[in-house]
Amino acid sequence: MNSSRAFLVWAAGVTAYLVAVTQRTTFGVAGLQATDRFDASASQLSIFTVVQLLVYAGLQVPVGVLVDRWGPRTLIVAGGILMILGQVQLAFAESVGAGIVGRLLVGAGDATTFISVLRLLPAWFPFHRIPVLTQWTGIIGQLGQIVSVIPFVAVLSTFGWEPAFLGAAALSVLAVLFAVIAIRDSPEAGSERSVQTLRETGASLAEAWRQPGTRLGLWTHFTIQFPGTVFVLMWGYPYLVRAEKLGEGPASVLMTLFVAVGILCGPFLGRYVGRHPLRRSTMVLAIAALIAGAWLAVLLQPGPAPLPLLVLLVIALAIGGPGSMIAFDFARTFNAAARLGTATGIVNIGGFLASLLSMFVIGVILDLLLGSGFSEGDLYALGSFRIAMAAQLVVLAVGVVNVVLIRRRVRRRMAEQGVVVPPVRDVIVRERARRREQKAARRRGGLGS
Ligand SMILES: N[C@@H](Cc1c[nH]cn1)C(=O)NCC(=O)O
Repeated sequence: MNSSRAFLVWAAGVTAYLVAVTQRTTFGVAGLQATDRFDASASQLSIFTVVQLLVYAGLQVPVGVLVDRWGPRTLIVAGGILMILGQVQLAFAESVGAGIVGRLLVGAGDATTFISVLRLLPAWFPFHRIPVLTQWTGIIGQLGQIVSVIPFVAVLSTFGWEPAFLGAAALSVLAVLFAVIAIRDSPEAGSERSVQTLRETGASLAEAWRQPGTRLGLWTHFTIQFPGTVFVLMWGYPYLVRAEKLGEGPASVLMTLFVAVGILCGPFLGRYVGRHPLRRSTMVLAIAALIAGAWLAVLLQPGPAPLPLLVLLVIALAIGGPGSMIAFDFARTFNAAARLGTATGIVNIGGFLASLLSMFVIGVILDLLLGSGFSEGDLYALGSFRIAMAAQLVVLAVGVVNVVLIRRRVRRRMAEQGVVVPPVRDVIVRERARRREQKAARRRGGLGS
């Protein structure tokens, strides 16, 4: 395998993903201008994001199946074209309906990109490199948010709506060209693509779903991806500014900290997964416990939470982003290459489903508390936000219970195949013995020289 060729393919894939994340997040930062342009209420504007995420989540399985049939290159290019059409549509849209059609196209294009890029990795890289490269794919992709927040916002506020969204569409044109030129599905073209009838496709989908490792991935993604997504995409900023009274500057610093922690933790988690493949779900449960603990510590404060606790909360939520990439490692290692796209699509539904559910439930609780008079006329009162945010703990608990149950089934199946997961205590004893042995060998080497 030619490694510079492999890195070029990956670079084109990651560029496509970074640009997809930019397209995904452009509307979120254009809220004020969108209110003027479409003369829309806050709830009408939230429909734009909900429709986009629903289309994204709803297309994961069909897109996963198509990635296995047609290969990642075709899907990345098709997704890029859909996003170009969507952003051009939004650039010229003057009604809520026309704008929503634009976001729908963007959601559909975005849906094809991430799973296609992950599908490229096992085709081009040796097994031991994939966990870390999976993490880097996630990390670099998230930088697309920064493109939305800085250059896109600058163009939007200087030149206006149409140039900003047309400029965003132009980025996808470049990403599509790069993909067409650089991406090949595998070094031996077509080797892992499955040419299936519809019946075989259904069978392959059922097979991916029946594999408990796929469902372990789905529940992993469900459990630890959503708390960070809900915080960053919707409720975090109003919670920090309006309920915790943090001020816009410090709230923005915490949002930046969120991105930085995700970047710093990704490679560490990638190495951990590579070294301890039998302990991936233990890390998932540890991250879920950290998120639950941080939220409990913040929500149980009698008044506004002290800044260090909010920093701890943001760090815990941020670790959930790279942590959720472990889910795709489950999909990859428990499924044959020919149905990897399908399995990845199933897994990727988890986090987005939990995010949509939680975003909606938090909004409904805030509205109900306002309507009941509990919030005393302030939709974002601290007491109300506390109750609404606590609903996430229920979603988290549902996820954790499912991870624990499916993990049991996975381990039983592995034991039938002769792979027994040793107790953590035994692993620690063995690891200590290995370190002692290494130290002694170094000392012997030192004395000999
Ligand atoms: N877990 C995220 C990606 C991520 C990596 N680091 C922080 N977030 C994920 O599921 N991504 C899917 C997508 O389409 O973006």
